[in-house]
Amino acid sequence: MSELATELALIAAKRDENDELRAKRDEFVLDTTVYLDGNSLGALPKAVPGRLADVVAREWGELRIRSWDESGWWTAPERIGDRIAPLVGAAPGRIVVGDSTSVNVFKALVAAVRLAPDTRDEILVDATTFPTDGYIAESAARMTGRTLRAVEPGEVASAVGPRTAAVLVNHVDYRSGRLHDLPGITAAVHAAGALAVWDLCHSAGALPVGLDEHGVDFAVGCTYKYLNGGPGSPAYLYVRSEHQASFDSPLPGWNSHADPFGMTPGYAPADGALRGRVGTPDILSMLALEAALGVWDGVSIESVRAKSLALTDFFLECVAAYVPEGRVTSVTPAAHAERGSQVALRCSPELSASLEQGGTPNAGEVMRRLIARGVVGDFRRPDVLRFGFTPLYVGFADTERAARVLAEVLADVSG
Ligand SMILES: Cc1ncc(COP(=O)(O)O)c(C=O)c1O
Ligand SMILES: Nc1c(O)cccc1C(=O)C[C@H](N)C(=O)O
Repeated sequence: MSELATELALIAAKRDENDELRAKRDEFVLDTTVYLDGNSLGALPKAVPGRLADVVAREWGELRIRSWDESGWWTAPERIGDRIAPLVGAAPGRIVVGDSTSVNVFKALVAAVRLAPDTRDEILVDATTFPTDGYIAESAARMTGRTLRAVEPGEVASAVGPRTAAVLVNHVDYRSGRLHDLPGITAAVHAAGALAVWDLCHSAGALPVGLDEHGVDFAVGCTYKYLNGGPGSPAYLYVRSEHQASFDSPLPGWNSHADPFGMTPGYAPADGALRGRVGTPDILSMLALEAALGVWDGVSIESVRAKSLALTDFFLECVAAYVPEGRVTSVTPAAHAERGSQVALRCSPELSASLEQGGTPNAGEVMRRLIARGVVGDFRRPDVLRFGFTPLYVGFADTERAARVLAEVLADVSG
């Protein structure tokens, strides 16, 4: 190791020693890999396999149908919603778990538009959005007879106006890791008389959100990233308390009926956020998520945020120290107020040229080599390397190693 690397490794070791979340890592199944892809699929909490085995063998295998009541299956969507609530600043009764984020974007956006007067004939959508939100917003606009206008999140405050029914924004940009101003944008949307719908996929479990505090109207998010619920774990829907009585879901299934077992032909909605339920919940995934949420016991989201910022700062510092200038450029804002929990590095065009192998995208090749050397991030076309930092199980030594291996890989590929 170079002198510089020895120095940075010592700093990392000291920070790991002083890390109040350090013991949390032992609650996950991990190996020697530096896992920086928890912003796509969180690592497996150790409590999950045993709990799932019990759900399958005893609750399903032995109790069978009785488990809907006796094992609490029927009420799992609301119960697990209440478990997620403190992590996103919501009181109990405001969140229901189920379906995918995509489906919940549809429910939330259509419900928001239905709460707005007919004279408000446009929907604004984040121009940098994760694609599914954009596709669904386009369909929601067609269904509700509104026009859709894409605007940069930073422009929402000036774009929103008397014609706007609802605005759909991502809290953290999936590609750049930019954190958008949820309090400020929500306030601007409200000042214009419109409703704000937020996608929390890349913020929930990584930083404080403050849904109730900031008066967010609807919010959705997935649970397989920083909440570690597992592949395809169910998403959630938040409904502000003031809207619960008038919340008109575009997907009124029997699970959100006031009397589901009445099996009546007419629909009468249940009270509260559980009106966001649709059909039979995905119990195995849902109960895996519930077990996974146990890792949050005794953890404050503020301490997670503090560590997340310290990790991403340290990663940027190590990259600056190890990687010759110009090879990569961070597209993640340096300002803490504008940074989520990931660092996205754009590979230089020169590197692109040197790695152009039969059309293989260069940054993709860099990421393949990183993964082969035990540093797992991901790649987003055309040239972005994404590194997600999950404070519950990523440490400072991992962070230093990731930057060092990145520099080695970049040196190899640049010749
Ligand atoms: C910001 C954002 N919204 C929505 C989604 C899509 O969620 P799902 O595929 O679970 O519907 C993702 C990730 O896949 C995402 O990152
Ligand atoms: N949901 C995913 C999947 O089913 C396969 C691969 C990746 C994902 C993701 O979550 C992608 C992620 N939302 C992103 O920010 O790019």
